Amino acid sequence: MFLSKVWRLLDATETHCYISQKTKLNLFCTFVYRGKNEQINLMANKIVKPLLRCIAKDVKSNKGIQVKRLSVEGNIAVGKSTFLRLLSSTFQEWSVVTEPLKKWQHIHNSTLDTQISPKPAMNNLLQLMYDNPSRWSYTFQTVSCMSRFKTQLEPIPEKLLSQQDPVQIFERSIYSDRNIFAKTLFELNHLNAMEWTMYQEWHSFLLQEFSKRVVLDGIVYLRASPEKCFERLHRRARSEEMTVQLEYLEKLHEQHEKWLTKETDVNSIPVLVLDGEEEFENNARASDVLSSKVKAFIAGL
Ligand SMILES: Nc1ncnc2c1ncn2[C@@H]1O[C@H](COP(=O)(O)OP(=O)(O)O)[C@@H](O)[C@H]1O
Ligand SMILES: Nc1nc2c(ncn2[C@H]2C[C@H](O)[C@@H](COP(=O)(O)O)O2)c(=O)[nH]1
Repeated sequence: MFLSKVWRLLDATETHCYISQKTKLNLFCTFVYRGKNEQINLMANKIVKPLLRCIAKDVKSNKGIQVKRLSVEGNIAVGKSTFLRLLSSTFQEWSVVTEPLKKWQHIHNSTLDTQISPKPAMNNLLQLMYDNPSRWSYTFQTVSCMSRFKTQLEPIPEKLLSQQDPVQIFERSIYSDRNIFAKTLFELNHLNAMEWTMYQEWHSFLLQEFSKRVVLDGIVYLRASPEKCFERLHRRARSEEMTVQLEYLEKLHEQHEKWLTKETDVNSIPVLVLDGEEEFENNARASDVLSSKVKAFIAGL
Protein backbone atom coordinates (compact mmCIF):
# COMPACT_ATOMS: atom_id res chain seq x y z
CA MET A 1 0.00 0.00 0.00
CA PHE A 2 2.67 2.47 1.12
CA LEU A 3 4.91 1.55 -1.77
CA SER A 4 2.17 1.91 -4.37
CA LYS A 5 1.41 5.43 -3.10
CA VAL A 6 5.05 6.38 -3.43
CA TRP A 7 5.37 4.94 -6.92
CA ARG A 8 2.18 6.76 -8.01
CA LEU A 9 3.71 9.94 -6.68
CA LEU A 10 6.82 9.26 -8.63
CA ASP A 11 4.77 8.78 -11.78
CA ALA A 12 2.84 11.97 -10.98
CA THR A 13 6.05 13.96 -10.89
CA GLU A 14 6.91 12.34 -14.18
CA THR A 15 3.70 13.65 -15.85
CA HIS A 16 3.79 17.24 -14.49
CA CYS A 17 7.17 18.16 -15.83
CA TYR A 18 10.48 16.73 -16.73
CA ILE A 19 12.69 16.77 -13.67
CA SER A 20 16.18 15.41 -13.45
CA GLN A 21 16.60 11.92 -12.16
CA LYS A 22 18.37 13.36 -9.16
CA THR A 23 15.55 15.76 -8.27
CA LYS A 24 13.04 13.00 -8.72
CA LEU A 25 15.01 10.86 -6.39
CA ASN A 26 15.26 13.66 -3.84
CA LEU A 27 11.48 13.98 -3.96
CA PHE A 28 11.21 10.26 -3.62
CA CYS A 29 13.50 10.29 -0.61
CA THR A 30 11.56 13.19 0.91
CA PHE A 31 8.35 11.23 0.72
CA VAL A 32 10.08 8.13 1.90
CA TYR A 33 11.52 9.88 4.89
CA ARG A 34 8.15 11.54 5.67
CA GLY A 35 6.55 8.14 5.54
CA LYS A 36 6.18 5.60 8.32
CA ASN A 37 9.44 4.98 10.22
CA GLU A 38 9.25 1.23 10.13
CA GLN A 39 9.26 1.32 6.34
CA ILE A 40 12.09 3.80 5.94
CA ASN A 41 14.84 1.23 6.27
CA LEU A 42 13.03 -1.07 3.92
CA MET A 43 12.72 1.71 1.36
CA ALA A 44 16.29 2.87 1.81
CA ASN A 45 17.79 -0.54 1.30
CA LYS A 46 15.36 -2.04 -1.16
CA ILE A 47 14.52 0.96 -3.31
CA VAL A 48 16.46 4.15 -2.73
CA LYS A 49 19.99 2.77 -2.76
CA PRO A 50 19.49 0.59 -5.86
CA LEU A 51 17.78 3.54 -7.54
CA LEU A 52 20.73 5.79 -6.72
CA ARG A 53 23.04 3.15 -8.08
CA CYS A 54 21.17 2.63 -11.34
CA ILE A 55 20.76 6.36 -11.88
CA ALA A 56 24.44 6.94 -11.33
CA LYS A 57 25.48 3.81 -13.25
CA ASP A 58 26.59 5.58 -16.32
CA VAL A 59 28.11 8.65 -14.71
CA LYS A 60 29.51 10.21 -17.84
CA SER A 61 26.06 10.49 -19.39
CA ASN A 62 24.26 11.36 -16.14
CA LYS A 63 24.48 15.12 -15.70
CA GLY A 64 23.67 14.85 -12.03
CA ILE A 65 26.85 13.08 -10.99
CA GLN A 66 30.26 13.77 -12.52
CA VAL A 67 32.91 11.54 -11.00
CA LYS A 68 36.54 12.46 -11.70
CA ARG A 69 38.23 9.17 -12.60
CA LEU A 70 42.00 8.73 -12.67
CA SER A 71 44.56 5.94 -12.74
CA VAL A 72 47.89 5.71 -10.93
CA GLU A 73 50.48 4.29 -13.31
CA GLY A 74 54.05 3.19 -12.74
CA ASN A 75 56.61 0.42 -12.91
CA ILE A 76 56.44 -2.80 -10.93
CA ALA A 77 57.13 -2.13 -7.23
CA VAL A 78 57.47 1.64 -7.72
CA GLY A 79 55.10 2.18 -4.80
CA LYS A 80 51.62 2.51 -6.36
CA SER A 81 49.81 0.44 -3.70
CA THR A 82 51.71 2.23 -0.93
CA PHE A 83 50.86 5.62 -2.41
CA LEU A 84 47.20 4.67 -2.91
CA ARG A 85 46.99 3.62 0.74
CA LEU A 86 48.37 7.02 1.72
CA LEU A 87 45.90 8.82 -0.55
CA SER A 88 43.06 6.70 0.80
CA SER A 89 43.88 7.63 4.39
CA THR A 90 44.31 11.33 3.51
CA PHE A 91 41.20 11.62 1.31
CA GLN A 92 38.87 9.07 2.85
CA GLU A 93 35.94 10.26 0.74
CA TRP A 94 37.73 9.14 -2.43
CA SER A 95 37.16 5.70 -3.92
CA VAL A 96 40.44 3.82 -4.49
CA VAL A 97 40.34 0.66 -6.65
CA THR A 98 43.40 -1.59 -6.42
CA GLU A 99 44.67 -3.92 -9.14
CA PRO A 100 42.88 -7.32 -9.07
CA LEU A 101 46.20 -9.13 -8.46
CA LYS A 102 44.68 -11.80 -6.22
CA LYS A 103 42.36 -12.83 -9.06
CA TRP A 104 45.41 -13.46 -11.25
CA GLN A 105 47.09 -15.46 -8.53
CA HIS A 106 44.01 -17.61 -7.87
CA ILE A 107 42.33 -18.38 -11.19
CA HIS A 108 39.04 -20.12 -10.47
CA ASN A 109 38.79 -23.13 -12.73
CA SER A 110 36.07 -25.72 -12.16
CA THR A 111 38.23 -28.39 -13.83
CA LEU A 112 41.17 -27.60 -11.58
CA ASP A 113 38.93 -27.42 -8.53
CA THR A 114 37.68 -30.95 -9.16
CA GLN A 115 41.18 -32.38 -9.62
CA ILE A 116 42.23 -34.30 -6.52
CA SER A 117 45.55 -32.49 -6.13
CA PRO A 118 45.88 -29.70 -8.71
CA LYS A 119 49.42 -28.50 -9.02
CA PRO A 120 49.50 -25.34 -6.81
CA ALA A 121 50.91 -23.16 -9.59
CA MET A 122 48.29 -24.23 -12.16
CA ASN A 123 45.83 -21.63 -10.87
CA ASN A 124 48.47 -18.96 -10.25
CA LEU A 125 48.56 -17.21 -13.62
CA LEU A 126 51.09 -14.66 -12.36
CA GLN A 127 53.49 -17.48 -11.51
CA LEU A 128 52.86 -19.24 -14.82
CA MET A 129 53.47 -16.01 -16.74
CA TYR A 130 56.83 -15.38 -15.04
CA ASP A 131 57.90 -19.02 -15.33
CA ASN A 132 57.06 -19.29 -19.04
CA PRO A 133 56.23 -15.86 -20.51
CA SER A 134 56.09 -17.01 -24.14
CA ARG A 135 53.49 -19.64 -23.29
CA TRP A 136 51.39 -17.60 -20.85
CA SER A 137 51.68 -13.89 -21.70
CA TYR A 138 48.74 -13.80 -24.10
CA THR A 139 46.57 -15.66 -21.61
CA PHE A 140 47.70 -13.30 -18.85
CA GLN A 141 46.94 -10.15 -20.87
CA THR A 142 43.50 -11.50 -21.74
CA VAL A 143 42.69 -12.13 -18.07
CA SER A 144 44.32 -8.94 -16.76
CA CYS A 145 42.65 -6.74 -19.34
CA MET A 146 39.21 -8.32 -18.90
CA SER A 147 39.50 -7.88 -15.12
CA ARG A 148 40.49 -4.24 -15.66
CA PHE A 149 37.57 -3.58 -18.00
CA LYS A 150 35.20 -5.13 -15.45
CA THR A 151 36.73 -3.00 -12.69
CA GLN A 152 36.38 0.21 -14.70
CA LEU A 153 32.82 -0.67 -15.76
CA GLU A 154 31.58 -1.28 -12.21
CA PRO A 155 28.73 1.07 -11.11
CA ILE A 156 29.84 4.11 -9.14
CA PRO A 157 30.43 3.13 -5.51
CA GLU A 158 27.66 4.15 -3.15
CA LYS A 159 29.96 6.31 -1.02
CA LEU A 160 30.53 8.61 -4.02
CA LEU A 161 26.85 9.10 -4.93
CA SER A 162 26.14 11.82 -2.41
CA GLN A 163 29.41 13.71 -2.79
CA GLN A 164 29.81 17.14 -4.33
CA ASP A 165 33.13 16.34 -6.04
CA PRO A 166 33.44 12.56 -6.21
CA VAL A 167 36.86 11.08 -7.10
CA GLN A 168 37.69 7.54 -8.13
CA ILE A 169 41.30 6.34 -8.55
CA PHE A 170 42.29 3.06 -10.17
CA GLU A 171 45.59 1.25 -9.74
CA ARG A 172 46.71 0.95 -13.38
CA SER A 173 44.12 0.75 -16.16
CA ILE A 174 43.00 -0.83 -19.43
CA TYR A 175 45.34 1.69 -21.08
CA SER A 176 48.55 0.57 -19.31
CA ASP A 177 47.54 -3.05 -19.85
CA ARG A 178 47.99 -2.36 -23.58
CA ASN A 179 50.49 0.52 -23.80
CA ILE A 180 52.89 -0.87 -21.18
CA PHE A 181 52.60 -4.61 -20.69
CA ALA A 182 51.10 -6.08 -23.87
CA LYS A 183 53.30 -3.80 -26.01
CA THR A 184 56.45 -4.71 -24.02
CA LEU A 185 55.69 -8.43 -24.15
CA PHE A 186 55.26 -8.23 -27.91
CA GLU A 187 58.58 -6.35 -28.26
CA LEU A 188 60.22 -9.05 -26.10
CA ASN A 189 58.68 -11.74 -28.38
CA HIS A 190 56.55 -13.18 -25.60
CA LEU A 191 53.48 -12.25 -27.66
CA ASN A 192 53.80 -13.34 -31.28
CA ALA A 193 52.57 -11.13 -34.14
CA MET A 194 49.20 -12.90 -34.35
CA GLU A 195 48.61 -12.62 -30.59
CA TRP A 196 49.55 -8.91 -30.57
CA THR A 197 47.20 -8.28 -33.52
CA MET A 198 44.33 -10.17 -31.87
CA TYR A 199 44.93 -8.40 -28.53
CA GLN A 200 44.81 -4.94 -30.20
CA GLU A 201 41.70 -5.90 -32.16
CA TRP A 202 39.55 -6.86 -29.20
CA HIS A 203 41.05 -4.12 -27.00
CA SER A 204 40.13 -1.46 -29.58
CA PHE A 205 36.65 -2.97 -30.00
CA LEU A 206 35.96 -2.88 -26.25
CA LEU A 207 37.37 0.65 -25.99
CA GLN A 208 35.02 1.76 -28.74
CA GLU A 209 32.00 -0.05 -27.26
CA PHE A 210 32.54 1.29 -23.74
CA SER A 211 34.39 4.51 -24.53
CA LYS A 212 32.40 6.91 -22.32
CA ARG A 213 32.30 4.53 -19.37
CA VAL A 214 36.01 3.75 -19.26
CA VAL A 215 37.42 7.17 -20.14
CA LEU A 216 39.84 8.65 -17.60
CA ASP A 217 39.98 12.33 -16.66
CA GLY A 218 43.65 12.16 -15.62
CA ILE A 219 46.67 9.92 -15.08
CA VAL A 220 49.11 10.11 -12.16
CA TYR A 221 52.49 8.68 -13.18
CA LEU A 222 54.51 7.60 -10.13
CA ARG A 223 58.02 7.62 -11.54
CA ALA A 224 61.22 6.10 -10.14
CA SER A 225 64.37 4.57 -11.60
CA PRO A 226 64.30 0.89 -12.56
CA GLU A 227 67.05 0.36 -9.98
CA LYS A 228 64.86 1.77 -7.18
CA CYS A 229 61.94 -0.41 -8.34
CA PHE A 230 64.21 -3.46 -8.43
CA GLU A 231 65.34 -2.72 -4.86
CA ARG A 232 61.73 -2.35 -3.70
CA LEU A 233 60.63 -5.46 -5.61
CA HIS A 234 63.11 -7.46 -3.55
CA ARG A 235 62.14 -5.65 -0.36
CA ARG A 236 58.54 -6.74 -0.98
CA ALA A 237 59.77 -10.22 -1.98
CA ARG A 238 56.65 -11.42 -3.79
CA SER A 239 57.43 -15.08 -4.52
CA GLU A 240 56.26 -15.01 -8.16
CA GLU A 241 58.61 -12.10 -8.95
CA MET A 242 61.90 -13.51 -7.72
CA THR A 243 63.03 -14.26 -11.28
CA VAL A 244 62.26 -10.73 -12.55
CA GLN A 245 65.40 -9.18 -14.04
CA LEU A 246 66.44 -5.52 -13.85
CA GLU A 247 66.41 -5.46 -17.67
CA TYR A 248 62.65 -6.17 -17.64
CA LEU A 249 62.06 -3.21 -15.31
CA GLU A 250 64.27 -1.04 -17.54
CA LYS A 251 62.13 -2.00 -20.56
CA LEU A 252 58.91 -1.23 -18.64
CA HIS A 253 60.42 2.09 -17.50
CA GLU A 254 61.19 3.08 -21.08
CA GLN A 255 57.64 2.16 -22.06
CA HIS A 256 56.19 4.35 -19.27
CA GLU A 257 58.45 7.26 -20.26
CA LYS A 258 57.44 6.93 -23.90
CA TRP A 259 53.72 6.67 -23.13
CA LEU A 260 53.42 9.22 -20.35
CA THR A 261 56.14 11.81 -20.89
CA LYS A 262 57.16 11.77 -24.56
CA GLU A 263 54.06 10.95 -26.59
CA THR A 264 52.24 14.23 -27.12
CA ASP A 265 48.81 12.68 -27.10
CA VAL A 266 47.94 10.20 -24.33
CA ASN A 267 44.45 10.24 -25.77
CA SER A 268 44.58 13.93 -24.64
CA ILE A 269 44.40 12.84 -20.98
CA PRO A 270 46.31 15.18 -18.60
CA VAL A 271 49.26 13.47 -16.85
CA LEU A 272 50.75 14.39 -13.45
CA VAL A 273 54.30 13.06 -13.03
CA LEU A 274 55.29 12.46 -9.37
CA ASP A 275 58.75 11.65 -8.07
CA GLY A 276 58.45 8.20 -6.52
CA GLU A 277 62.20 7.94 -5.92
CA GLU A 278 61.97 9.52 -2.48
CA GLU A 279 61.33 7.15 0.43
CA PHE A 280 57.92 8.66 1.24
CA GLU A 281 56.46 5.51 2.83
CA ASN A 282 57.40 6.54 6.38
CA ASN A 283 57.94 10.23 5.72
CA ALA A 284 54.76 12.23 6.44
CA ARG A 285 56.16 15.45 4.98
CA ALA A 286 57.15 13.79 1.71
CA SER A 287 53.82 11.96 1.37
CA ASP A 288 51.88 15.15 2.22
CA VAL A 289 53.67 16.97 -0.60
CA LEU A 290 52.67 14.24 -3.07
CA SER A 291 49.06 14.08 -1.81
CA SER A 292 48.72 17.88 -2.16
CA LYS A 293 49.99 17.70 -5.74
CA VAL A 294 47.38 15.07 -6.58
CA LYS A 295 44.60 17.14 -4.96
CA ALA A 296 45.62 20.25 -6.92
CA PHE A 297 45.87 18.21 -10.14
CA ILE A 298 42.36 16.82 -9.67
CA ALA A 299 40.97 20.26 -8.87
CA GLY A 300 42.22 21.43 -12.23
CA LEU A 301 40.64 18.60 -14.23
N1 LIG B 1 58.28 5.66 -1.44
C1 LIG B 1 58.65 4.52 -0.81
N2 LIG B 1 59.62 4.56 0.11
C2 LIG B 1 60.06 3.42 0.66
N3 LIG B 1 59.55 2.19 0.40
C3 LIG B 1 58.54 2.12 -0.48
C4 LIG B 1 58.04 3.26 -1.13
N4 LIG B 1 57.03 2.88 -1.93
C5 LIG B 1 56.91 1.56 -1.79
N5 LIG B 1 57.82 1.09 -0.93
C6 LIG B 1 58.04 -0.33 -0.58
O1 LIG B 1 58.39 -0.97 -1.80
C7 LIG B 1 57.66 -2.20 -1.99
C8 LIG B 1 56.77 -2.10 -3.21
O2 LIG B 1 55.76 -1.14 -2.96
P1 LIG B 1 54.29 -1.33 -3.57
O3 LIG B 1 53.46 -0.21 -3.06
O4 LIG B 1 53.82 -2.72 -3.33
O5 LIG B 1 54.59 -1.12 -5.14
P2 LIG B 1 53.60 -1.33 -6.38
O6 LIG B 1 52.20 -1.31 -5.85
O7 LIG B 1 53.90 -0.18 -7.29
O8 LIG B 1 53.95 -2.64 -6.97
C9 LIG B 1 56.89 -2.41 -0.70
O9 LIG B 1 57.66 -3.26 0.14
C10 LIG B 1 56.79 -1.02 -0.07
O10 LIG B 1 56.80 -1.11 1.34
N1 LIG C 1 52.57 -9.37 -17.81
C1 LIG C 1 51.86 -8.51 -17.07
N2 LIG C 1 52.17 -8.39 -15.76
C2 LIG C 1 51.43 -7.51 -15.06
C3 LIG C 1 50.39 -6.73 -15.61
N3 LIG C 1 49.85 -5.94 -14.63
C4 LIG C 1 50.55 -6.23 -13.51
N4 LIG C 1 51.48 -7.18 -13.78
C5 LIG C 1 52.37 -7.82 -12.80
C6 LIG C 1 53.51 -6.98 -12.38
C7 LIG C 1 53.72 -7.41 -10.96
O1 LIG C 1 54.48 -8.61 -10.91
C8 LIG C 1 52.31 -7.71 -10.45
C9 LIG C 1 51.61 -6.58 -9.75
O2 LIG C 1 52.01 -5.37 -10.27
P1 LIG C 1 52.62 -4.24 -9.28
O3 LIG C 1 53.13 -3.18 -10.19
O4 LIG C 1 51.45 -3.80 -8.44
O5 LIG C 1 53.67 -4.89 -8.48
O6 LIG C 1 51.57 -8.04 -11.63
C10 LIG C 1 50.08 -6.92 -17.00
O7 LIG C 1 49.16 -6.30 -17.57
N5 LIG C 1 50.84 -7.82 -17.66
